Amino acid sequence: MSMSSQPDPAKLAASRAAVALVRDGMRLGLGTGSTASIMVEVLAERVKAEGLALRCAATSKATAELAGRLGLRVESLDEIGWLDLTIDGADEVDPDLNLIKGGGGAHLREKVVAQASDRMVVIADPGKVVDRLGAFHLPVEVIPFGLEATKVLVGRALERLELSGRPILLRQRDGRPFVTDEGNHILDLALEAIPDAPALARALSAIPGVVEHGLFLGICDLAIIGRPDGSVVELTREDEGDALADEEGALL
Ligand SMILES: O=C[C@H](O)[C@H](O)[C@H](O)COP(=O)(O)O
Repeated sequence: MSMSSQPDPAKLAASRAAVALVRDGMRLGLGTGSTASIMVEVLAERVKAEGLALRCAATSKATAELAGRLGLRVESLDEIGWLDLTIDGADEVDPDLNLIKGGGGAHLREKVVAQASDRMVVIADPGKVVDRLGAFHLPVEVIPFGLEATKVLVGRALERLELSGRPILLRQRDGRPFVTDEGNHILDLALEAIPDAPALARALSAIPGVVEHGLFLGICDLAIIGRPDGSVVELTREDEGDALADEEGALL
């Protein structure tokens, strides 16, 4: 494999298994992050080796740049219209394949792309698999206008859900507020655990300054968890509970 640095073997295993799902002629959504970047490299190699004709929509400027540089045909989501398959990473995956995403600040475009796909496949290493979402800070993309008021409203929403006092952190990069591809900021919610993810998702979506939160509920169809030895475990929503029980010792 001609990657610049040695890729994480678990992420590479998950990437290879996901890229094996790609068929000639597919319209693909490409995720963002370190795992998705490995997947893009694996995909580009397969496209080159097999001469596949694919149309790809990227979930971030960074992924568009990488995919284009590797020779993949990248178009806007509007040009392609609808996607057959999106492959993306995640920050947390729970037993119902609900996710936290947005550690890289790309969850808004990622959610738009995933929802515009017939199928969303998540690729991850075993460290991303959790019993319950929330240890990873939940990213919430907010518009710059009225940021302080939005923070107050987010705090009130957390209070109503008995999550009061949890830190609400404005994400920083190089000493300034982080700016997303859509020109917004990110609030990271240090929740520790999320007792009722659908209620939290509804409450956050009801705040006008919130553009999108990083909870992906009922969106992911398949999670491919790579292991450091190069093997993978595939988890689907229907059988995920059993698969986790069977594999628990080896997976976590
Ligand atoms: O905003 C970033 C995305 O949601 C990523 O897919 C997620 O943070 C996982 O990234 P990584 O594969 O680097 O852990």
